[in-house]
Amino acid sequence: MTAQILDGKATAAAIKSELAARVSALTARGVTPGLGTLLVGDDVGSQKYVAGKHRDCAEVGIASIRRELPATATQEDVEAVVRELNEDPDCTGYIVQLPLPAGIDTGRVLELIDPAKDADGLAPMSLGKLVLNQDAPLPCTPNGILTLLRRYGVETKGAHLTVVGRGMTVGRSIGLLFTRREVNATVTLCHTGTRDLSEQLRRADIVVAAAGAGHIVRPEDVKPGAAVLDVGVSRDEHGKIVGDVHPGVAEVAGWVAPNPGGVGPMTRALLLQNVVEAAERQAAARGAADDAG
Ligand SMILES: Nc1nc(=O)c2c([nH]1)NC[C@@H]1CN(c3ccc(C(=O)N[C@@H](CCC(=O)O)C(=O)O)cc3)C=[N+]21
Repeated sequence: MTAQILDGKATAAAIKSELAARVSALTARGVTPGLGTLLVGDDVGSQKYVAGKHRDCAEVGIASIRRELPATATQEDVEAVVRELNEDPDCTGYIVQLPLPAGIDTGRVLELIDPAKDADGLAPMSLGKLVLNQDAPLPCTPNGILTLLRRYGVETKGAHLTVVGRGMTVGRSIGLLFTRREVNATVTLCHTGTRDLSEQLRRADIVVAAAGAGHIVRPEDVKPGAAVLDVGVSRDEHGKIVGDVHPGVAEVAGWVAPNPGGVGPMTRALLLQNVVEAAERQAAARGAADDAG
């Protein structure tokens, strides 16, 4: 048996064309959504990710606002740009590319982001509202994973989801999303302190591998027919990029989201969705204010 591919690239393209129509509607009302990015330092990988986000923006008609600071930037320098993006009316949503250089207090930076402009869904107010089950921008990677599964009709209700990795962008929050009533999965979060990872993987109908540990999910640990999504990026001893999922898993699983071409493009598409939704809310608020005035 060979797994069916959860094609994130194709699914993201479909989402982007749906978003392009919403952007046109907004533009017709005189509101152009604008995505801001703040990139600090000269990490080549981060530069590439940010460039990809702006390419996506161009495709759907979202304006790009790019801010860059050198690796030597101080906490005050970073916070000044965040304040500027909070004030900028052309910027309807923005992200601070992570990780920030050592010495910058990431928590303090994320706290400064105007919750109405949080495109990543990673600011404290957004994550807090996710806990409270209130409406707020959702974290892009967990939401991208859920959206991908839904578009392929992979059942989440009653499914057992095992997540590997407790990082801030995926593992910490994905269980909150997947245990919402309308999703209704049962979630196990594994990490380096997990005693028997194989046991936790074998029970899973859905595996999300986001540990950044090459090939940590092996074929012998996967339930036949399970959906396995590879979110990990690490490098082997030759400097080659490897995912968290061993290629042999495709012979056992029912579904696999490859890496690249799986969750990554979905993360970017859901980021754009957050920007468009923020612009729609801002346009509605403005319309209401105009009607009142
Ligand atoms: N504030 C913040 N928000 C983020 O969302 C964020 C971040 N910081 N820091 C880094 C990680 C990483 N990340 C990726 C998103 C898409 C791909 C992606 O689209 N990858 C393509 C390949 C891209 C290529 O080949 O260049 C794929 O998987 O097919 C990868 C990585 C977002 N991150």
